[in-house]
Amino acid sequence: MKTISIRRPDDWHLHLRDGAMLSGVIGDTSRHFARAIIMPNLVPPVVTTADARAYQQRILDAIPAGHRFEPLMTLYLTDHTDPNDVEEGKKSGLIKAVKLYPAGATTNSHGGVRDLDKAMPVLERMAKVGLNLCVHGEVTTPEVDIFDREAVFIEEKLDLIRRRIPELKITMEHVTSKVGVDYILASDQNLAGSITTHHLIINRNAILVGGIRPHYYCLPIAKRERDRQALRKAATSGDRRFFLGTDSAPHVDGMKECACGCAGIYTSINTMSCLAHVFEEENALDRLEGFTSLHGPAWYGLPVNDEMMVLEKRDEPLVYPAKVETGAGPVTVFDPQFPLHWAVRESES
Ligand SMILES: NC(=O)N[C@@H](CC(=O)O)C(=O)O
Ligand SMILES: [Zn+2]
Ligand SMILES: [Zn+2]
Repeated sequence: MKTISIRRPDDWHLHLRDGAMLSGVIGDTSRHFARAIIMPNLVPPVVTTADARAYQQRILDAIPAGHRFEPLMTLYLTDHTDPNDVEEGKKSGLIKAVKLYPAGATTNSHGGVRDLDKAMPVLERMAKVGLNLCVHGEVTTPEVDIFDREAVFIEEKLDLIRRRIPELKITMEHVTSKVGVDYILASDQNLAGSITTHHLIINRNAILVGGIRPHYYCLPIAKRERDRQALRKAATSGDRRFFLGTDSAPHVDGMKECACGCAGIYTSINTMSCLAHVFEEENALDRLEGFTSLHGPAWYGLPVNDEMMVLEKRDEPLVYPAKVETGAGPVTVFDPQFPLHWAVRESES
């Protein structure tokens, strides 16, 4: 049987939610991933270091027995974020990044940043203390086409932040376009990009061809085939500026399968199998470890994991549930639309 052995992976962009949903989904991440950058877009959001400390405890309490998992906490940037609180959060070791959601850009982002000028003092302090900024890179202007929102954000906002504070380290999260990939490739320093599992697999046809398919709807929205190809190339290139952020974002089925469905795709449970499939297709299995386990820690200044993960290619396709039953309700699992033959070998411990 074909096998590969990699350092245990991390997920550099993850939504765990709270309460019954948190308890229902966390095991799917902690089974495979050692650490994850935890998104702060709860209701209400994780705004202060005290909020993050309380949320971290709720996550730790929800980890299934026998799993080893470290949540890496973030703060949700608002127009009123206090630079001193951010600095204290960083110095205490708790806060690993601050997240910028343009107000209204995505799920639970109405409290996000309206005026970049107001955020500047916080961003300057972050650069000073060496704290990374994670951005949801889409503008929200109604005139801008939803498929162009990432490109316009880069041109009008991201470039401006980078010119005003070149020392600030910025993660362009869930890059979805060739424009985004090229922008990262053209930058000489302090910019990296996370890439999701699903954007390596679907283009926008998955959402719209043959009927509207809400379980492929996420933000930033999947784009053209040429964008997917650019993302595949970047992810499998071995370039250290690109790493995995699954953006696994659970919503109960009732919130997706309705007249105004939520954005988000749930991939925690089958991400490693999907990625091994993609990397094998691209003749880049030897670069999977860099993407999932090495580039992210280097970017965030953290050690790589000591433990290893073995992936094995089985004759029989992997069996995984189509839905995860959580205390909050059922959550549909990402369907890559092809059988998965790569499986994570259960560790003996
Ligand atoms: N990616 C998504 O489509 N949804 C995320 C928010 C986000 O990451 O933009 C969510 O919280 O549901
Ligand atoms: Zn986002
Ligand atoms: Zn997200």
